[in-house]
Amino acid sequence: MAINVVIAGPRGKMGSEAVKMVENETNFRLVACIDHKNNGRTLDTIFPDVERSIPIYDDATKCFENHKDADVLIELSVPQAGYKHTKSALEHHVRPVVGTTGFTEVQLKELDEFAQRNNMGCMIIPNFALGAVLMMKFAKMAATYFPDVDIIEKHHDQKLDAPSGTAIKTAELISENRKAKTQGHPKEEETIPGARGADLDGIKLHSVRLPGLVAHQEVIFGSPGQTLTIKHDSMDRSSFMDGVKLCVNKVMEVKGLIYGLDTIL
Ligand SMILES: NC(=O)C1=CN([C@@H]2O[C@H](COP(=O)(O)OP(=O)(O)OC[C@H]3O[C@@H](n4cnc5c(N)ncnc54)[C@H](OP(=O)(O)O)[C@@H]3O)[C@@H](O)[C@H]2O)C=CC1
Ligand SMILES: O=C(O)C1=N[C@H](C(=O)O)C[C@H](O)C1
Repeated sequence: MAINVVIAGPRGKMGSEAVKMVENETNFRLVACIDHKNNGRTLDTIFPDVERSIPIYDDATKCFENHKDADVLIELSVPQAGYKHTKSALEHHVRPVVGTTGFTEVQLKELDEFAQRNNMGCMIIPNFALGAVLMMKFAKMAATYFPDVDIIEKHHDQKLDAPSGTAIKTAELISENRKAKTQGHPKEEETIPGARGADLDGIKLHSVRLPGLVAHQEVIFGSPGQTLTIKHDSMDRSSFMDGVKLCVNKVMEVKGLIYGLDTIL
């Protein structure tokens, strides 16, 4: 049986890739989209290659009430709206696969509780690229031996959130294996605030935003006489689509919140 999919943010850089992916997958069926600017239009008026009339809603609740057959929401819009779409999906028994980053800790906790209470699958995936997931796993492994580590993430200059969801998730995974320590000189001072980056559990996160970049991250470990760099680059957003596909299938089977692809790979 086909999995009926709703996409939020279909005109975006990721959303438009997801529309192509879902349309090309024989066991997925795109049933509706959520887009704050195109209520009442159909997707073919935006993407002429889409042959069927797929309705667009500006409101997630309206969308899910009109599409009781929807199984999965692929959420790829912006943090505030994305959170509302995700909550509304869960309220309507639609399983969310969320790529949107920038949710607060409180929002993540609330979605987790909601998904558990309703015994429903919900996947929040900071990075769908399989190479990025491996980078995170390798960084977690290395942290057992190298407690000194900085993370440099580099993205296109249209990105809304900093640090990236990937950098946050990487630091969280590293923290699971890293012996707690304060890095750098105990007396170091920032002469310009922010010079040493953001701090997550004592790990420094540095965010670069430049036109020309897509999505890149380096995790640099240091110890006397050596450094180890684990690096991943997404040169194209097609790199994320295998992960999205995997999650749409997987979210149909799991219960409760899954945060990050590392837990299921
Ligand atoms: N998990 C992963 O692997 C990846 C995650 N991301 C994340 O995915 C999200 C989208 O990224 P990207 O595609 O690059 O961003 P874009 O800005 O290209 O796309 C976002 C889209 O969402 C639309 N949008 C804005 N507000 C709403 C709303 N209220 N309802 C519906 N749609 C809305 C925007 O429309 P308009 O511009 O007209 O306002 C735009 O079309 C980001 O949070 C990003 O961090 C990105 C890449 C990979
Ligand atoms: O906004 C992006 O582009 C990306 N966002 C995600 C993040 O915040 O980690 C994933 C990837 O890095 C691309």
